[in-house]
Amino acid sequence: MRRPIFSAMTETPTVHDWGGGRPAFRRWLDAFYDLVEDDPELARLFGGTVSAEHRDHVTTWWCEVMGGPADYTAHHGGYEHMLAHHRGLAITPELRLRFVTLLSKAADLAELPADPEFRAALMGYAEWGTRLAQQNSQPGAAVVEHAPVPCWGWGVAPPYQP
Ligand code: HEM
Repeated sequence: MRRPIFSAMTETPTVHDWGGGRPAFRRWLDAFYDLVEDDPELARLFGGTVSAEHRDHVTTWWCEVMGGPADYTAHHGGYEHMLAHHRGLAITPELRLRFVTLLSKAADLAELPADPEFRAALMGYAEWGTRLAQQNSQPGAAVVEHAPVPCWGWGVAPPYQP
């Protein structure tokens, strides 16, 4: 039988808070980009290595999406800036799959919470976001030019409570 992590949960936490907040997301994305650097084809897209600045910006993005502070919108140019970084990259289906698989692998390496609800929420966005990134990265793609930074939640499976 699954046991509750909190016996009396008054309010559903954000995915960001449940995951451990910014330090946990940074630890995860550091583990992820280390794996990317070991994959020559993926690493090539980033110029061989993934800078600390890039890791920091992407952490800010993920934290905002998962219900943390809206700092990517406030300080990093929001959706439009993220979109601009992916345009023209021509991400192949194979590279997308490797990217999303490494995100899942890195979540284990970084010891993010392993409960199915958290991992499903995290990887649900990873699957959605990588598919959009792949589409938007194709030369001549019809992209959505303006949008808010997405806000992801628990979907149909919030943290388990008996
Ligand atoms: C959930 C999916 C994804 C998210 C949330 C995401 C997020 C981001 C963000 C926020 C940036 C801009 C960082 C900044 O502000 O400096 C960025 C850049 C970049 N992303 Fe993604 N990304 C995703 C999928 C992908 C995929 C599938 C690939 C390739 C396989 C990719 C390759 C890149 C590259 C190469 C850059 C940097 C491009 C440059 O330096 O101009 N991303 N990503």
